[in-house]
Amino acid sequence: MSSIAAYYAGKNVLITGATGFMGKVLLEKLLRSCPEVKAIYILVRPKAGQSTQERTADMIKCKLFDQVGEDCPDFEEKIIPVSAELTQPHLAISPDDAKRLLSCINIVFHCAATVRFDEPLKYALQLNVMATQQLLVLARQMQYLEAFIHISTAYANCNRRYIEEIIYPPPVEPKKLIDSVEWMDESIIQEITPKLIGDRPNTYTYTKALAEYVVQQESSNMNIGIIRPSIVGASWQEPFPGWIDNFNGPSGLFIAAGKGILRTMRATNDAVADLIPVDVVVNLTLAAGWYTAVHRPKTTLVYNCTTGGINPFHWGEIEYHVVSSFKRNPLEQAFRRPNANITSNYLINQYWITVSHKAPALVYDFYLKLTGRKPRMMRIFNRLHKSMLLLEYFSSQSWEWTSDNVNMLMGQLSPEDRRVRTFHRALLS
Ligand SMILES: CCCCCCCCCCCCCCCC(=O)SCCNC(=O)CCNC(=O)[C@H](O)C(C)(C)COP(=O)(O)OP(=O)(O)OC[C@H]1O[C@@H](n2cnc3c(N)ncnc32)[C@H](O)[C@@H]1OP(=O)(O)O
Ligand SMILES: NC(=O)C1=CN([C@@H]2O[C@H](COP(=O)(O)OP(=O)(O)OC[C@H]3O[C@@H](n4cnc5c(N)ncnc54)[C@H](OP(=O)(O)O)[C@@H]3O)[C@@H](O)[C@H]2O)C=CC1
Repeated sequence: MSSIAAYYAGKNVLITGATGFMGKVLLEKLLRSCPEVKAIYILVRPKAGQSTQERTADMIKCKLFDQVGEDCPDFEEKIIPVSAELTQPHLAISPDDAKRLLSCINIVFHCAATVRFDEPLKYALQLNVMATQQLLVLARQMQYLEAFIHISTAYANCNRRYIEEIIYPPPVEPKKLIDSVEWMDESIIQEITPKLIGDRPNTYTYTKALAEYVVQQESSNMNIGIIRPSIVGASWQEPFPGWIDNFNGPSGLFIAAGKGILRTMRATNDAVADLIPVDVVVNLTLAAGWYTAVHRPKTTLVYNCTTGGINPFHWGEIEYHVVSSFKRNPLEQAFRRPNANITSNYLINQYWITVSHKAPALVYDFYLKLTGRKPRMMRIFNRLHKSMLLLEYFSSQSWEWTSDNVNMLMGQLSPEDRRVRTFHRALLS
């Protein structure tokens, strides 16, 4: 058994955000690669009329869990859903559940967050900062806690071009901001948000930066690790290639391009597209949990989980691969044949948006109306243009991240662990 799997044997793990894109992959990899893990507690909120238990039962039926179902048929018994709502006081965890968590949890992986770029600041603060504070309060009381791993983002400090594996001073003292928004009504907060976030593009990166600072300041004597993934894409190898379950980041735009909807996008051809497969991020996250608990670094280690400095890929190449992939494997019910082009020129982009997005949409909606059907293309394009505007910031420039801690962590792995938990070889090949 690899030393990392040996470490997780007999341990009780807590994961927040386990129903999310990364959380699911983390849960699955932990169950499959560390079969001796004792239990994995997952904080799941009731949602859309489904209870915590029902959501969990549904979740583990998805294809992602097929392999672990074959390898460890009793894996479901290790998953213990705990009802929680992270924006509520005490995370809306019942006293009994809290008592149970305090008495047994050894490692915490905090993945839960709102990743929306257009999230109102108050909600983003509640979920990305205040919920993290609440979780730290809980973690500090855990009698057998050995490591607390916080998932941040490589773009938390995207207002800097060169980003080191350190926690930068926050744009504002979190407590002051939280106290202020407490009494302000939404309209005032909305008005001052652009001034508050300053040279960051959205409330997401702003609150993730605040959360890192909170983790550092409120971790008291806990062993903490912070993971900063860049743009997390579909799985590279595990449990099978190509798994993804959302339209976030570039994924939705790739689909829109494959459907022949997206024909133009503002991006810089030679800007680095820092994409990283979700299984590579999860491998690094589990390794960091092991290292933090076993080696107990004196300071909080930050891991820039990025690829641009190791095996750079560019948006111009993305355009080529996305279009050629969908030409080889066409999507069903495509609006047109895929033919997306990226340009850094605003006017050229605006021209193509008019000619190859809006005009066809108007014509097609007119045809739908004539044939007694509900027009829908303009609405789809409006949603697409909103996504594109929010994502352009990330595709029109490059960043440089240091990776000394990631390299150090890789160096600490046994040969067996390097085989099982690829998070470097993949990037070097
Ligand atoms: C050649 C190509 C070049 C590409 C070049 C790309 C450059 C791309 C750089 C990215 C760089 C990220 C860098 C930070 C990476 C992190 O650190 S965080 C993780 C990433 N986070 C994100 O990507 C969040 C971005 N997304 C958002 O903020 C919101 O989705 C948006 C963009 C504001 C859109 O919000 P919205 O209009 O309210 O739409 P939303 O509620 O998201 O979805 C509504 C429905 O439309 C669907 N939908 C949403 N988006 C899409 C879509 N794009 N397509 C289809 N359906 C969609 C949803 O599934 C949903 O369906 P239902 O659930 O209603 O059935
Ligand atoms: N995807 C990416 O490209 C990147 C992601 N990250 C970070 O990784 C982490 C996970 O991201 P990702 O998996 O993409 O995000 P998802 O949006 O897929 O998942 C978010 C998770 O948080 C949970 N959550 C949201 N709100 C609440 C709430 N109020 N109470 C309880 N749980 C809640 C969601 O639960 P529910 O199912 O109930 O909604 C879900 O499990 C985040 O911290 C993000 O910042 C960092 C860099 C890149």
